[in-house]
Amino acid sequence: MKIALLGYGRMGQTIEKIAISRGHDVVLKIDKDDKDYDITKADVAIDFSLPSAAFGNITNCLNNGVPVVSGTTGWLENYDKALALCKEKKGAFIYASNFSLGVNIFFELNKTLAKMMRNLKEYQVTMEEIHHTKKLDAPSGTAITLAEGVIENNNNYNAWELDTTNKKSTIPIAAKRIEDVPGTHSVNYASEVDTINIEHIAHNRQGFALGAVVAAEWLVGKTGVFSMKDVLGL
Ligand SMILES: NC(=O)C1=CN([C@@H]2O[C@H](COP(=O)(O)OP(=O)(O)OC[C@H]3O[C@@H](n4cnc5c(N)ncnc54)[C@H](OP(=O)(O)O)[C@@H]3O)[C@@H](O)[C@H]2O)C=CC1
Ligand SMILES: O=C(O)C1=N[C@H](C(=O)O)C[C@H](O)C1
Repeated sequence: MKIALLGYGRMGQTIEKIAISRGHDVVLKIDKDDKDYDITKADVAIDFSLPSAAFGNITNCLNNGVPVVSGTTGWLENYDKALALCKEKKGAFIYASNFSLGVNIFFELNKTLAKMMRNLKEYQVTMEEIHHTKKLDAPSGTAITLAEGVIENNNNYNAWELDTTNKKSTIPIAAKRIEDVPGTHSVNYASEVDTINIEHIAHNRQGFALGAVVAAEWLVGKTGVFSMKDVLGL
């Protein structure tokens, strides 16, 4: 497969190594200053760029009939527009706040736990995410997906907020920035007597990158908007 990498930073470079090891060719490596490139050289594009750049990159792919996988976080105010364009152009698109197999299992565990806690009003949920100091967005896309998973499955909660909140129905998400941490997420239900805690710790970026390449392999030849749940059959 011929792959375009839209964003050749920490993730783009990790994805390149995994893509090559799986027999693919990386035909484009695009960063901020690369403007006049021909995206149709690629069979599929993988976007891990910046919150400010992702929607433009996705639009360019869909307008040119190139299937696109995006892992960039912090651009979701434009997500519905990307879906509409994908439908209009009969294109193929996958966004995931986290492409790792482990986190996608953790997402399902989080939903199941949220359902189990529905009637236990003595517990209050909080979330924490820890990432490296170069991360631009907070809270992380993964933490937002986790909060949405709780809201959809537990009617004691209807919103999330960064840092703290004084509303019982709002999930507070603490975002910590510590040098070199690839990504740690925890969901905690605390009562007066105990705490239930589930946690996912990424040891490096390999899991995110492998998931993105597997998603790109899966997407080529399909039409529609998909999620990692579709790719992994969870
Ligand atoms: N979904 C998931 O599984 C994961 C998602 N992420 C997300 O992926 C994104 C990238 O993360 P990371 O690789 O660590 O970040 P980096 O900052 O290392 O890389 C981003 C790259 O995008 C480039 N860029 C800037 N403008 C454009 C543009 N218009 N088109 C294409 N590329 C551009 C930057 O180039 P320059 O340096 O020249 O500005 C930089 O090389 C973040 O949003 C992060 O949250 C990260 C890990 C996993
Ligand atoms: O910026 C990162 O590094 C990461 N971003 C994603 C997010 O915002 O959830 C996924 C992962 O945690 C790493």
